[in-house]
Amino acid sequence: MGHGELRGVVALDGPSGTGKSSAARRLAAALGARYLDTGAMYRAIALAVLRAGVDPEDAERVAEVARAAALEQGDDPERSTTVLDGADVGAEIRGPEVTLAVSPVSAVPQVRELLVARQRAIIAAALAEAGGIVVEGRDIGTVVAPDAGLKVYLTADAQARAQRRARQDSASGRASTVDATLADVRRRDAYDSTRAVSPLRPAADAVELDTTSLDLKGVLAALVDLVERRGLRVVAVGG
Ligand SMILES: Nc1ncnc2c1ncn2[C@@H]1O[C@H](COP(=O)(O)OP(=O)(O)O)[C@@H](O)[C@H]1O
Ligand SMILES: Nc1ccn([C@@H]2O[C@H](COP(=O)(O)OP(=O)(O)O)[C@@H](O)[C@H]2O)c(=O)n1
Repeated sequence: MGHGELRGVVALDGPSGTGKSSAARRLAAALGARYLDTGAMYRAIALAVLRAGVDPEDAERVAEVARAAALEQGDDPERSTTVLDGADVGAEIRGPEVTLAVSPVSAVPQVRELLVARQRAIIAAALAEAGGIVVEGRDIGTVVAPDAGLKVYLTADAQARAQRRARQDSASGRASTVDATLADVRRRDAYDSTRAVSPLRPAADAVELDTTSLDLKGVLAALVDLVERRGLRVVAVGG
């Protein structure tokens, strides 16, 4: 057992731009826990599909690419790495081509089966080594970690989410407008919420947190409060 202050799993789900990655990373760092970005794993498989020249809508071939891909997702909140076939793809998986391809790729049942199994293995190892992990995605509370000690479903107005994402894209040197980003956010919301397997939806026992008018500090404070009220925060005694 490690010395982190978080005990167990915190599941953060919700649509794009609600602040899952930022909040999950900060929460994990604050509590000495591990951090798992499951969206990065789906994005890496989508990148592998594009590199193979496979149509993201061709479920059978997408499943083959997923099985053949060598994917390593790190769980350090200070440095979350995604390595595909030996090379770091952290920047490339945020590009517009991958963003366009990721929803159909992640709707393929065999892709989900494969990645959910990997995610559960990463979570088990993190619990054994560090005691706690914050996991973010679309189906963490419903499918990946249904026994999580705390499940939070983040929401925010689509307009606010598009503004955040567009600002983030231009800060990373990617051209984007709020209108185009809003269209993308709406398209992915619709695709992710209506797919047959593990659609995006809050778990029955999730706490909903609307981040529209909160800054990142406010979101972190709300999450730390929820963790404490669940009794999931322990203050390490001695070594
Ligand atoms: N509450 C917030 N207020 C202002 N900006 C935010 C907030 N939450 C996230 N952001 C910014 O919005 C962008 C998208 O956030 P991110 O955490 O990647 O969202 P998600 O993982 O849900 O898609 C980032 O640039 C982040 O800094
Ligand atoms: N647990 C997850 C995480 C992501 N995904 C898919 O992966 C895509 C990218 O996830 P992400 O979290 O990186 O996306 P953003 O919210 O950061 O834009 C989502 O639009 C979903 O299609 C999923 O199906 N299940």
